[in-house]
Amino acid sequence: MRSADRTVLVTGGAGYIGSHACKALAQAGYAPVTFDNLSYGHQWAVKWGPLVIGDILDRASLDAAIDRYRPSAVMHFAACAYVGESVADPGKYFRNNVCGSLNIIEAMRDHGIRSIVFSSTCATYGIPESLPITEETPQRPINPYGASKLMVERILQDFGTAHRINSIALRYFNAAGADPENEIGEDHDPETHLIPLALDACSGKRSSVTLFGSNYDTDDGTCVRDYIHVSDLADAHVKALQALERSTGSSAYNLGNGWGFSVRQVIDTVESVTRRRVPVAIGARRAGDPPALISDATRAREELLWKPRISSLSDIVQTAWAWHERQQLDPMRGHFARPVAGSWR
Ligand SMILES: NC(=O)c1ccc[n+]([C@@H]2O[C@H](COP(=O)([O-])OP(=O)(O)OC[C@H]3O[C@@H](n4cnc5c(N)ncnc54)[C@H](O)[C@@H]3O)[C@@H](O)[C@H]2O)c1
Ligand SMILES: O=c1ccn([C@@H]2O[C@H](COP(=O)(O)OP(=O)(O)O[C@H]3O[C@H](CO)[C@H](O)[C@H](O)[C@H]3O)[C@@H](O)[C@H]2O)c(=O)[nH]1
Repeated sequence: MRSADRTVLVTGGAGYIGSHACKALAQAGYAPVTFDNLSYGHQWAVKWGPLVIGDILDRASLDAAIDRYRPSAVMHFAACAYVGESVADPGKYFRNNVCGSLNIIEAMRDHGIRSIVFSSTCATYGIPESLPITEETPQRPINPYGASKLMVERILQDFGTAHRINSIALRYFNAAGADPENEIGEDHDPETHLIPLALDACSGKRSSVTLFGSNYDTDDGTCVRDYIHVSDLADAHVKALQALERSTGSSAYNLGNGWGFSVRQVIDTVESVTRRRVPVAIGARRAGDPPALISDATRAREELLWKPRISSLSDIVQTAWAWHERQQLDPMRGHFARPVAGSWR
């Protein structure tokens, strides 16, 4: 493959999962080009290729980036991704996640780009009738965030039929942890995810973490989720891209470890990894939260030959803790040291 064919446009590459994917792409010999409006992402997280500051809602800036870098494939992470916020402000989610994705997919059609790996989510399944969740589990989202992602999956299928755009939708369960080499990690503002909030609480950065509901129909009454390491997600993206180089069509894969942990179990794990107490407050349920989501990722293991490497929750939390500690010592992450050349913007 010529090097020009290895250029990948990574929307949302300045964000949490997208930046880890850029690292994995670079390590696999691809050339990631990040396209991000920095609404949630960070310039310091773009370390493995150029950053184009642009908005997926702005078709002209997408066209300009594609004309300039001529990517042969797209990895599409850019989205709003807060379940609770999507219930309160659905318009924001449908506009950014659906209209933004449609812009990208139409730009691909118009520029002759045939391959896309799309960030979907287990939130498309809603409240499943049985666990674990396979790709055949009916998709009935219970919040606008999950609904917006399901709509994009449908758009991808229809563009596959009409315009021969080949796609893989990766339905992640709960992304967690940080780059094991501690170069990048999770840094959301506001932070809403359980593990970084618990780490903030045990280190005194926050007074406590609120447990959203203690009366669910689960073993200890708190919500159960399947936590998957962010670098394992990144690796799955590279494998999905490679699969698109050999095959056509639209497909979808679950990405999770296949084990469920309750909110209380996550907090216990944070306490044992950090050897510090996590102050906990009991709060009301958060709108849009299903009680339990656990993956069956057999299809990704068999067809993409994907195998998670950091699969124990303690190890996942350990990498998040190392990143948390680094952030305390080095709040600017020192990564501005690498110049972003004018020609990269
Ligand atoms: N974090 C999880 O547990 C999880 C689980 C399942 C799916 N996902 C999906 O994975 C993707 C990445 O999630 P994340 O946790 O890294 O989120 P993130 O907020 O860290 O990253 C998203 C990135 O997209 C950018 N972005 C948002 N809207 C944009 C726009 N209009 N134009 C250009 N850039 C824009 C943001 O600036 C940010 O850098 C999202 O699509 C999310 O829905 C995340
Ligand atoms: O302060 C908090 C934060 C979270 N939780 C609970 O912890 C669990 C995990 O919550 P996160 O906010 O960390 O993650 P979500 O499950 O809400 O969402 C993540 O996974 C989803 C799929 O399940 C989506 O894809 C979404 O993008 C991604 O952020 C949930 O049961 C939530 O109710 C709390 O109890 N207290």
